[in-house]
Amino acid sequence: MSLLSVRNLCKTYGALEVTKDVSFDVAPGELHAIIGPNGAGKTTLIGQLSGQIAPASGAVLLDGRDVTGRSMAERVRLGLARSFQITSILPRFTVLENVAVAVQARSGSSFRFFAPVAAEAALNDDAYEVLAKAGLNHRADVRASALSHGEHRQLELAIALATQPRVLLLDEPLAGIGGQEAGAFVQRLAALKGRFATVLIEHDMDAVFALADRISVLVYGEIIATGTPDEIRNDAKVRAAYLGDEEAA
Ligand SMILES: Nc1ncnc2c1ncn2[C@@H]1O[C@H](COP(=O)(O)OP(=O)(O)OP(=O)(O)O)[C@@H](O)[C@H]1O
Repeated sequence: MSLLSVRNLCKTYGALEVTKDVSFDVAPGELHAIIGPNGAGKTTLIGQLSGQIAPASGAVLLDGRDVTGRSMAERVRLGLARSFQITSILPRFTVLENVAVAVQARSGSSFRFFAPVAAEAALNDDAYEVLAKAGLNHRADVRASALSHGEHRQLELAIALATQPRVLLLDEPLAGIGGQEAGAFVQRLAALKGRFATVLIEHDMDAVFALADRISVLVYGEIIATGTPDEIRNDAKVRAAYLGDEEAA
């Protein structure tokens, strides 16, 4: 059974149909990429999955449960977390403190059963564990404002991981990261693959084809194909509408 089911999502802005009857499924542990030209509707689609944008019609099911009417915060609590473009990092706080805040938010009041010092130690242990997964544990005591752009992205990933997602929505994680930092980030995502399901929007096609189990291609708000990277690479419709141009470029 699929963990995330997207059913016939439609969204219009005036006369513009930004998502038209979009449906796809994501299995547990699957990394499902959504690709498409600029303005295809990818960001609007992920906004509908995260709860930031209400669809005109259609449904989002998480593990069979209809979450279409749920707020962003409720979806995060149910395990549907979005990273990037919305994360508010506290620049004067250290990297560890930023993650500890997210760990505490996830755990609700569970740490209040500890004495204050033990509670802080338990929080920090969890935060260190998350930072290690995001490859940022060596920067734990640095203020967030002192991080490089790539490290900032790693911290956003760590904050999303701290919510213990079952489905992680990644919106252009590589945007603005170059060269070596981008390569390291792709390796980090590859290492995390399988621990949760992921919906990835990304313009870097090398990263998408290296990471994705399946890819859906969105063109003018419609999914024109869904398949494995090989199927998508060899799909005549996809090449004509999109990939041919990208590769030629
Ligand atoms: N709030 C809005 N009001 C009106 N039109 C909007 C709004 N948000 C997005 N659009 C339009 O909807 C279309 C899809 O935008 P969206 O940002 O979802 O595409 P995208 O595939 O993410 O593009 P990109 O790859 O450039 O980020 C575009 O034509 C955009 O101008």
